[in-house]
Amino acid sequence: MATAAESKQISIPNTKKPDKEETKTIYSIENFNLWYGNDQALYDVQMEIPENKVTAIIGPSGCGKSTFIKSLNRMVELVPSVKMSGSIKYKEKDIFSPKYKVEDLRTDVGMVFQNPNPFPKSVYENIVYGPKTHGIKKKSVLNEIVEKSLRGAALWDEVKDRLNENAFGLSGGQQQRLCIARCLAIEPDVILMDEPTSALDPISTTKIEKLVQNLKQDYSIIIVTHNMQQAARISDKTAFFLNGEVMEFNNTDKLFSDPDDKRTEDYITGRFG
Ligand SMILES: Nc1ncnc2c1ncn2[C@@H]1O[C@H](COP(=O)(O)OP(=O)(O)OP(=O)(O)O)[C@@H](O)[C@H]1O
Repeated sequence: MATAAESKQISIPNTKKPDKEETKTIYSIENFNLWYGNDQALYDVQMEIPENKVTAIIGPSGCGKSTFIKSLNRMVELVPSVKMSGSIKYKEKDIFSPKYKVEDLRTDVGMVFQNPNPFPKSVYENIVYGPKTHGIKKKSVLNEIVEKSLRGAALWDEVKDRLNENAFGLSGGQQQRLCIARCLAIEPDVILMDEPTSALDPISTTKIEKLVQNLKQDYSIIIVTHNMQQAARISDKTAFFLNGEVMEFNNTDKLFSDPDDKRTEDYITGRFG
């Protein structure tokens, strides 16, 4: 019988290096449940998310992917009816503890959204906005941050002569990399990405995918994607969500070639979703 990957022809690149040392955990999630009003959206989520790796979250529409990722930086609480139970620890700190201020959590954990959302300001001002709110005023330091962040987001060469132009003049793919640069400027440890390429053309998508793979040397990346090929190409670990539950959380190679759960196999081979 053909394996799941063969029947769907999901190609699994064989370029991932074996782990040299034991991987550390960046997020430890235990029995996490979430409700919008009376409707439960997440059920008993248990996951240990590794540091300096790319973790992909896949699953059909409405299965709780965005809700989960937005729980990790407590953005989900912007919805007033949200209730939660269970535990989420970031580097062993309880993210819901009053001792861990939500602003500090969001400095440690940056986020990039589905649609590029630069501020209606210059490229330069987009990058320095976060550092300035953290009290950095010296022009030479801000200049350094701008160059470093734009280089980190593989955008410097394209915009170094356009730093004072409005960010809305950039292409969609450039705007998304600007949003990644804006996120890097506050020096997070984790970058959450909620379908960052779904509004982009294939060339821009490839650039962001390459960027994600480079960024994992310095950051832990958690990415929601509808695109299973993308998850297979760029992630080390993949979580398959279904109806608010984690059906399978596994090494990406394993999940796409020899899944442990029949429902994962059905999903990745296109039998539903
Ligand atoms: N603000 C909200 N208020 C009430 N219910 C919500 C809200 N946001 C999401 N939900 C519900 O929570 C469930 C999970 O939604 P969520 O957006 O997390 O899924 P998803 O897997 O990210 O979906 P998609 O792939 O379509 O973006 C759905 O039933 C959705 O209707």
